[in-house]
Amino acid sequence: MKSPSKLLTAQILPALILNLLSGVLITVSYLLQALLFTQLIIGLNASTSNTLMTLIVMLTGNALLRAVLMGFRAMQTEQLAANVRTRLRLQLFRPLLTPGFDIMQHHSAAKLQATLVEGVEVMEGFYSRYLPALLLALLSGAVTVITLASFDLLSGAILLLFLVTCPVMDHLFMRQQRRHIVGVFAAMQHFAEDLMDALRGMLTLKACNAVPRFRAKIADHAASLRRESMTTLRVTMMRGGITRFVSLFGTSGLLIINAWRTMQGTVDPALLLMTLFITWEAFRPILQLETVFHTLWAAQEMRPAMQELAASTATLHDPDFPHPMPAGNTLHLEAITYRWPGQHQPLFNNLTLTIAENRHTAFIGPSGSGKSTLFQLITRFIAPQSGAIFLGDEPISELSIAAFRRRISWVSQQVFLIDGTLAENLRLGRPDVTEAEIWQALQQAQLAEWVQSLPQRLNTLVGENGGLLSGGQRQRLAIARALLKQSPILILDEITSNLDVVNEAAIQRVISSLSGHCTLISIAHRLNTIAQADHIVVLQDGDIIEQGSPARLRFENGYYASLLQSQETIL
Ligand SMILES: Nc1ncnc2c1ncn2[C@@H]1O[C@H](COP(=O)(O)OP(=O)(O)OP(=O)(O)O)[C@@H](O)[C@H]1O
Repeated sequence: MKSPSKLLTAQILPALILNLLSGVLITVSYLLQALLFTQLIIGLNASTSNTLMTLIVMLTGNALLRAVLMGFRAMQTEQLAANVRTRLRLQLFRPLLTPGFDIMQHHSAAKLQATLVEGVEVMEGFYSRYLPALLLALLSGAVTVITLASFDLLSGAILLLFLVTCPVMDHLFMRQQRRHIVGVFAAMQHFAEDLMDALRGMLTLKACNAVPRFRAKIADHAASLRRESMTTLRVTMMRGGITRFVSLFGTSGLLIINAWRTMQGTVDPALLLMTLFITWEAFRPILQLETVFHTLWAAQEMRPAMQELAASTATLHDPDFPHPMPAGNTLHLEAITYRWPGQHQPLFNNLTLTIAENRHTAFIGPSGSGKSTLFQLITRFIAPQSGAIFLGDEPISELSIAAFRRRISWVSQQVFLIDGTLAENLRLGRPDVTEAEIWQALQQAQLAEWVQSLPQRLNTLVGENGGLLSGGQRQRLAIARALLKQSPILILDEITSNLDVVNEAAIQRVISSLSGHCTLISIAHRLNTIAQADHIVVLQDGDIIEQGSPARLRFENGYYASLLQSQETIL
């Protein structure tokens, strides 16, 4: 398989060649201008006015043509940049968007954001500005040296010597300085990560009185970023200075040599003029390259994170030939073994369990007993190391991941809401739902009366992640959204644990109304929400230690009975 950067280079190669070609034509136009100027100045006294006029017309035409070429190249560079951006984003987002890919297992949110936003910007600069500028500097330099050498071999050789001195001096300087400038990107990342953490957790930081400590930490990172940036700026400016010095020294050195040779009468005065006009042209692309050199450093720093992300693959894959979706909605786990990466012992060892269709199955158990892991297995975010999970009579590993997930709706304790209106949030799972269906779902979720009372009704904005709603409203909105998806299996993951008694009672009514209409699977720490469940499964350290109807378990003297008793005592 080709590496992402090779793939990208191959994809943009035609545009890159066109960009380079227009750059070389601009150089050729400058060289032609130098020749025409030389002819014009030499011929000022000797040539006829017709010849002079022809030269002036040619000079003007050449300048106009160059202006068109420059305009075209500027436009084409922008197109190349847009092309690079689009292709890079496609490469980076493709693994993220596959159903079997769990990105958060691999990347922190801040690093991911830096890679996707700054990384793409940096690579765009590298491919659309630095790479063409580097190739152009090489090609233009060669064309200019060859042109001058065709008039005078010695002048061509001296120019080549100065041109080669530029990268050699640069390399020697950077060997000394490189270690001073590697810290800027790491400093930028630390600063961004801390800032993002602080913004996300501002309320918690305030509540814990931790703002001054966090502010000091961010200030430290900001100071280190400023130090690193200043060092990088100093090195960059010194680099620029060295390149400029070599180019000026080269231009004036060659001029002095050829002026001396002209005075000695060993070369034609026209060569002196040619040297004057052409030599600077050889250094022009090198000086242009200098202005975009920082993108090379940035790209070198960013490349590992981008390659890691682009090369990430889904942890779960669709089967090559997915089986048709089965009719039934019973879930059966057969001899499941699952061990989390990095853990020595499997959490589940030979776990067998049936979740009956159109029944309410509730999971309880102490913290860390494996309830959430079990849900991740059922929803195919992770896969067991051995054993199989069946939907009806089909192993879910033989079904298309997307088709299987359409069968399931999931409401979790941490509801995710987009920063839009109530209607936009409700339509997330099925954009084509009618308004009548929305109101019906709101009715079922015990939310219709509240939405009716709002001035903007369904067009009410919910704020960033539902910040303008109460916890109970957010939770019921998520239930209404799940109901609109009309999936036959509904998973409720500790949805009442943060709610007050009134909201919990409202959600209990919602759950009761769903009973018998879908396969309902819930996790709960408080027993009120699952009192009406058809079947209760008690997990402990990954094992099922009890299961049965609530009526039976309450007399079994086990975990459920003791939990029931302790919660009744508290009430
Ligand atoms: N992503 C993960 N990587 C490694 N280990 C994990 C991961 N998620 C959970 N575990 C481990 O698996 C075990 C079961 O965790 P799980 O979250 O499934 O329990 P739980 O019963 O849902 O707990 P709680 O009621 O506190 O939410 C724990 O020991 C936990 O440390």
